[in-house]
Amino acid sequence: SCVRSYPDFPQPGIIFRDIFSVMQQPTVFADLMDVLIDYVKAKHKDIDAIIGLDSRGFLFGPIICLQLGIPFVPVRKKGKLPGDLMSTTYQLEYGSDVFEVQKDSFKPGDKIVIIDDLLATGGTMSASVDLVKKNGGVVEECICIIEIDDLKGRNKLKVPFKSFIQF
Ligand SMILES: O=P(O)(O)OC[C@H]1O[C@H](OP(=O)(O)OP(=O)(O)O)[C@H](O)[C@@H]1O
Ligand SMILES: Nc1ncnc2[nH]cnc12
Repeated sequence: SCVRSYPDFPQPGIIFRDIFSVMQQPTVFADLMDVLIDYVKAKHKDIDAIIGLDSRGFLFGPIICLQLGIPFVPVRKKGKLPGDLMSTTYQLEYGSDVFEVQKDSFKPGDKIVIIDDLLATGGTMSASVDLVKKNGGVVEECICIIEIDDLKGRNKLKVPFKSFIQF
């Protein structure tokens, strides 16, 4: 009930679930972060890094990383990251884009949790899993706060997936 919904945004037929509305309710935001941190601490005692997806995965990943004392690694949309990169193209509920990660941001064999605010078609998350694997990482789990159930995005993922709110 704390997630505000916007019908027909950014195009007709999409109900946009706005995670920023949660962050504007400080006690709800604090409760959400406690839930996320407790979950990752309990389930992933020896992960090497958390990867956050551009852009709303950047809101939550770093806070969890600080609590666990592990690195935060960004996966970014094309043209934003410097250095040697791996890249992949992905489909969205409303378009397509290219994601990139810095090759030296984690080591081959590193255990990774990927976080984003929301899973819709699963295109973004499954492309990120492929990108991490292509760069030698081992994806332990993908985590989203919100899951749009009827799009069945989780079926695209070949790794464990956890969501906390379903629409
Ligand atoms: O499961 P999918 O159908 O791939 O959609 C989910 C993705 O869409 C949204 O990001 P968006 O691409 O709108 O980018 P933003 O976070 O930069 O706004 C959301 O934050 C997820 O990353
Ligand atoms: N329905 C939705 N609400 C918010 N972000 C999204 N990204 C893809 N689909 C979305």
